Amino acid sequence: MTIIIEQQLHEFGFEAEEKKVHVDEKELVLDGVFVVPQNNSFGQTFRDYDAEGERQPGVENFYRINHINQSYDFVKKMRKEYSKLNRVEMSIWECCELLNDVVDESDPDLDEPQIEHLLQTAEAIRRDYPDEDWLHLTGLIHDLGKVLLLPSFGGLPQWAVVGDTYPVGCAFDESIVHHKYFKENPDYNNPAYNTKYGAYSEGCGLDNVMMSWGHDDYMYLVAKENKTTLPSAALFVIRYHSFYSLHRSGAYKHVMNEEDVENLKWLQVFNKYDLYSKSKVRIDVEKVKPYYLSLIEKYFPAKLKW
Ligand SMILES: O[C@H]1[C@H](O)[C@@H](O)[C@H](O)[C@@H](O)[C@H]1O
Ligand SMILES: [Fe+2]
Ligand SMILES: [Fe+2]
Repeated sequence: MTIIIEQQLHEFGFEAEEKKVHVDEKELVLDGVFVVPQNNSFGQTFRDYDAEGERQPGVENFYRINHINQSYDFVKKMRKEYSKLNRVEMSIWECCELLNDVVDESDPDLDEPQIEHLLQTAEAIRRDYPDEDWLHLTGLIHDLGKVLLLPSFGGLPQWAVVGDTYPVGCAFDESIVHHKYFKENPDYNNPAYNTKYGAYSEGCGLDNVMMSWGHDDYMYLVAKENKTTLPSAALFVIRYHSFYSLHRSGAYKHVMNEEDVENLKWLQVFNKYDLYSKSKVRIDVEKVKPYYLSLIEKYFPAKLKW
């Protein structure tokens, strides 16, 4: 069993580092070609926000500060500011390289530099969906918005960049990670924003709903404003990939429209790779780089405004 997995990983550019990809058959759920592991690299189940371990206190503290500060007014201000795209000019690949210096404090499953995660996601999708090149590129770029943490992009704090996202302007759903900390959010007691619909209406479409500010909405803005030719499903995946209360728990369906329902199917496919490809297995960057450069050229201008 282990041998087959190592061969597959190798064929697709994964460098099977010593015994790090050595997985016990009993720990595996086989799902299509992609092997969905049951445990993260810390030996815990994925997205277990209460499991005791070295990352738990930091992650919980991250969500406390995030939930207190992500208010309707804050998000409005950030969207306006970052829609200007007046900070940096660079290519998609240059941006990928910047993620070498970024570690995500909200993530209980990963403490590697983010570039590893981008390539692991993209390559895992490529193996199972060889013909959907747009989805490979979506995997590569979905977390690029994390550059907001870097000084030239405003050096935002972690709580304004990473972590799960959720709508602001209506009641915070109970399925959101560490929901209890919303009690200190200024919108929590505001009757304009604390009901089921709040500022929105039934079936108004997610495009009309403001999401907590972070790397997802920022990268969506960057891709759209720089006139990517990626399909609308790709933009949807980028924009809502951290919206776990929707794509995992099924909350907020009442504000979705028909197009959202269609696009959600691709987001659910994508999420499997985004979440479960997180591991200590390294990708050989130089080996896969020409392929991704060709996709970038197909779907993006050479330089983008950020
Ligand atoms: O990239 C982020 C990050 O890894 C977070 O920990 C997770 O909560 C988000 O949903 C995800 O998009
Ligand atoms: Fe993300
Ligand atoms: Fe990701």
